[in-house]
Amino acid sequence: MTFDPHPAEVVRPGSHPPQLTTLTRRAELAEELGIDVFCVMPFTATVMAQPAEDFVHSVLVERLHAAAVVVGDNFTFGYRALGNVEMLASLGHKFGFSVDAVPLLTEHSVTYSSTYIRSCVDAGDVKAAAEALGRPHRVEGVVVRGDGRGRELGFPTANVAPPMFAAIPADGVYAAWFTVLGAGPVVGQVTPGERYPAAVSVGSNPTFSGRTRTVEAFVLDTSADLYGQHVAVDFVDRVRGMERFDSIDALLIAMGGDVDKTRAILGIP
Ligand SMILES: Cc1cc2nc3c(=O)[nH]c(=O)nc-3n(C[C@H](O)[C@H](O)[C@H](O)COP(=O)(O)O)c2cc1C
Ligand SMILES: Nc1ncnc2c1ncn2[C@@H]1O[C@H](COP(=O)(O)OP(=O)(O)O)[C@@H](O)[C@H]1O
Repeated sequence: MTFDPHPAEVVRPGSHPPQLTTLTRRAELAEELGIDVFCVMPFTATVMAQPAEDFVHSVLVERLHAAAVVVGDNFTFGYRALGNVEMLASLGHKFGFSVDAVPLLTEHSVTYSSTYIRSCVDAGDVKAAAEALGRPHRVEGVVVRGDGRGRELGFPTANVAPPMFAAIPADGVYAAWFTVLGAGPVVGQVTPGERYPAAVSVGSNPTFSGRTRTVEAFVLDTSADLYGQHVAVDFVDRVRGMERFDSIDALLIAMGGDVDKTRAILGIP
């Protein structure tokens, strides 16, 4: 079961916690784990004001007839987040469901949590984010038109427009996997569902005094019309920071180096 929108969005309106996964992606990941039913609980002002005991009774007992409830051991819920694992366990005793509190994973003395992963993504440390997630951090979106400059430079880049409040890595250049989601069709050498290596730029193209921040993927060794496609960028590692170059030649040399480093990181010839 998951909440939508993010409870923080309702508890502190305007706080916009960067979103690590879209709802659809969360459902896909649950399916990959072998979960048959994925419940989305709308998180409203009414739910926010509901005391923890009422939530357990109305949602877990009356609606879901829960037999076993599994949560992270730092789980809190209900009005003012006063409900915790202890309370859940005692209510479970009363209503007849078991409670399994799973300890959070700790590696290299860091406890993995969505707050920690958001801070990694925000700092551009997508490698640490991937380690904590157990998969690369994904940014999804539709490919939109940019300034039409990439092709002239010899590096066409698919400009990905992510959903509002998506967690975007810090400005910089990254090695990533690029996938066209959905069935396509795609005109060109890209097959939907297959992943392709990509050198990805996040930033406002300071060399060209750009204003808007974009996520742009140069997909290696291929050519396709990607406009309008719904795509995913899986961030594997950071290559370098975003730079303002004095000449286009200097930018092109740097991009060539980025492509070489991307190949090395992704382990492709
Ligand atoms: C691997 C890679 C590295 C890039 N590095 C920089 C950079 O350091 N500075 C910069 O101003 N733009 C950088 N860019 C962005 C290019 O300026 C941008 O792709 C180009 O202006 C094309 O923009 P368009 O897609 O809007 O036509 C990079 C792009 C790629 C693909
Ligand atoms: N290898 C490739 N990687 C990324 N985009 C490509 C590639 N080959 C062709 N394209 C197409 O070129 C477009 C990007 O070209 P570009 O000149 O940068 O235009 P724009 O500024 O509109 O993004 C992409 O949206 C895609 O349709």
